[in-house]
Amino acid sequence: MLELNSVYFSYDKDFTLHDISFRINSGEILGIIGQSGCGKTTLLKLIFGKLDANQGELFWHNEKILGPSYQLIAGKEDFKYVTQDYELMPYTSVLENIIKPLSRQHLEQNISRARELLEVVSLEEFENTKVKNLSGGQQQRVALAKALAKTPQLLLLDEPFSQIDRYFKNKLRRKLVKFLKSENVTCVIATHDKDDVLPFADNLLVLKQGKTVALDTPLKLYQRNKNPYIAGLFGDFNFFKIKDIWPQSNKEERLVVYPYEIEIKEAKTPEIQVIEQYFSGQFFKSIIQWKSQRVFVQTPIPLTPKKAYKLTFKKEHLQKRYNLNLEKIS
Ligand SMILES: Nc1ncnc2c1ncn2[C@@H]1O[C@H](COP(=O)(O)OP(=O)(O)OP(=O)(O)O)[C@@H](O)[C@H]1O
Repeated sequence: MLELNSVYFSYDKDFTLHDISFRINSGEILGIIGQSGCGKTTLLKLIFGKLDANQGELFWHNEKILGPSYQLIAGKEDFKYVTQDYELMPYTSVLENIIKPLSRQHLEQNISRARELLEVVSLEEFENTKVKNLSGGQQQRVALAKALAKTPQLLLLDEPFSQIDRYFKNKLRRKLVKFLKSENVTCVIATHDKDDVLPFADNLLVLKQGKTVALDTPLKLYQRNKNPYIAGLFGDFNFFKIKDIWPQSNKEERLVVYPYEIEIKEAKTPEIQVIEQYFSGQFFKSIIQWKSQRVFVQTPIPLTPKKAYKLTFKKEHLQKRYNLNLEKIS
């Protein structure tokens, strides 16, 4: 189990991390998500023992994690930290890089382990290629495979899929998580990409300016969220007053409303005005003017200036999502 108790850290005078506490059980995946500069990498470095906490304590299976003031080599033997500079040997082959952390005995076993990992990161055909001849995304995948060669108990990943194209990204995420679960590896993933963690993390820690905004399951954070900062990490969203959605209510309280929770229907007289519209693959994304507000919506077909439209909310959906009691609203 990884446990942080009220950890504070500062590079200079101001705290970069304030009062961070959480626990992760063995084999669980924690996603750390937040805007650039919120302290994700700093938190990974503290967990790895590369930095000294100013206050608070960190434990791995009840043993204190010490920083550089107390030990020469960062981290514990069973920890692996994959940073954003992959730390590979450029002039040696992919296979040699992956087996480097393994003992020199049992060469055949090592090669078979490396091939198993090459399959996880979809680089089977590159085993004899020198690392310097790989693309940035391929090198990132080698770094992941190398970190897993000697199964770590705790794996720390910093933006692990940032260089990888969309085609491989989804496949890699799925294969990697399956592998981590099969080997019971505890994992902390720092990212600003919701798709790295929403489908896979057991819990998400949301950071803002070094402070914890939320710690919960991805489903609860997405569905029960009323915080616009969190919603912004998940994509475009709207922030309506309850009375805008249910005119019979006089509630000023605001709800996060995702574009898919709004419907645009044809009308006799126009109630909205299309300001901007983009094709985004599965649907068209638009910014519209509705009453005094700009609203993000998505539609399966483009909105045309010749037609009149109105906006309706998927009210039952919102009511259920927020556990709202309509009688109490009005
Ligand atoms: N070595 C350092 N010395 C001083 N300040 C630093 C140092 N490293 C990071 N910082 C500052 O600490 C804050 C947190 O940085 P950190 O790299 O942890 O954020 P992050 O959430 O990982 O950002 P990103 O998503 O852009 O990688 C930032 O304001 C950054 O400028």
